[in-house]
Amino acid sequence: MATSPPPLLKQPVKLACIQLASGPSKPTNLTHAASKVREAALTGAKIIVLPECFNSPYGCDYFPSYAEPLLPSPPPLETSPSFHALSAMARNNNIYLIGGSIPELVVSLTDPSSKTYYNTSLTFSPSGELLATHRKVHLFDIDIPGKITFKESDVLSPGDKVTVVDLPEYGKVGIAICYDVRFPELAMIAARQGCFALIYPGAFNTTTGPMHWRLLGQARAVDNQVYVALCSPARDVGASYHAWGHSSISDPMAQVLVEADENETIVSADLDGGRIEEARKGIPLRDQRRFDVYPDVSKAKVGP
Ligand SMILES: NC(=O)CC(=O)C(=O)O
Repeated sequence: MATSPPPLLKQPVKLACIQLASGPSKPTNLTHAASKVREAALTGAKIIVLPECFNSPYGCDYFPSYAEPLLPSPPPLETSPSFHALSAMARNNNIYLIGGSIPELVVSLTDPSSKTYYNTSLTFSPSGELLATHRKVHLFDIDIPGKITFKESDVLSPGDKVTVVDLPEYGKVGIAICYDVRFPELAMIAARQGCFALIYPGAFNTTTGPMHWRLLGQARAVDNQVYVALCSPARDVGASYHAWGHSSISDPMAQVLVEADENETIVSADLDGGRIEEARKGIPLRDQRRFDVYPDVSKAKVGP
């Protein structure tokens, strides 16, 4: 007798995105993030997401001065307060924490004057253990004349892997950062490893946000028939970069279940594996792919 595959999401779970208002003080940002994570956890959320660069302003001028080493693992408290703060937030609230992203510093062992920076997301288990790191794979280098020019690659180096994390009580999630959402291959490869959700801490802006942010969340959801969560910082009009906000959660049929405005808030939704199966049964893309006509990108060799 044919057995059906195990559900991608083993039990319903509430996922919350914290659209955090951050400022220039890292200690204040960490304390504030901890209080918002507590607030989200008290509503019953078991998977909580923080935004991209939640511990600093977003911008190339800020990455080096806010960066922390994450190696050796675990790094010392004195050099890596964000790592320890995130671990404590997860442990104190008994939740899975997708810790947005922070600027990461790697110092060369052979030449201590050689420094590399990444935009890195850390995921912690309910016991505060580090489960995964994702370094932003696609750096945000754009130039829209008269609107926005940004070149992360002036300062940052790119990551080199697809990140899928197993949250044992629930199933797998794919994690990527902001500009990564524009690259469907990355999402597809993660999704085909059996994820129930793709999670993107991200900081779109007031030019690209209204054009593409919601659309891309829905696009990755409809492509892959999974939940998609986008978690932005709140907008700070006093900062040099104006984040779009509008954190959202889309379902496997690409319906936007919840969406913020630009202000600080928490958006959450109850995720249910039945919705994924229903979407895939009604529109059976999985069984209709034509790998005789085009290659299965998820089978390509990835990584260095
Ligand atoms: N900030 C980003 O990484 C991406 C972004 O704002 C965009 O793609 O637009």
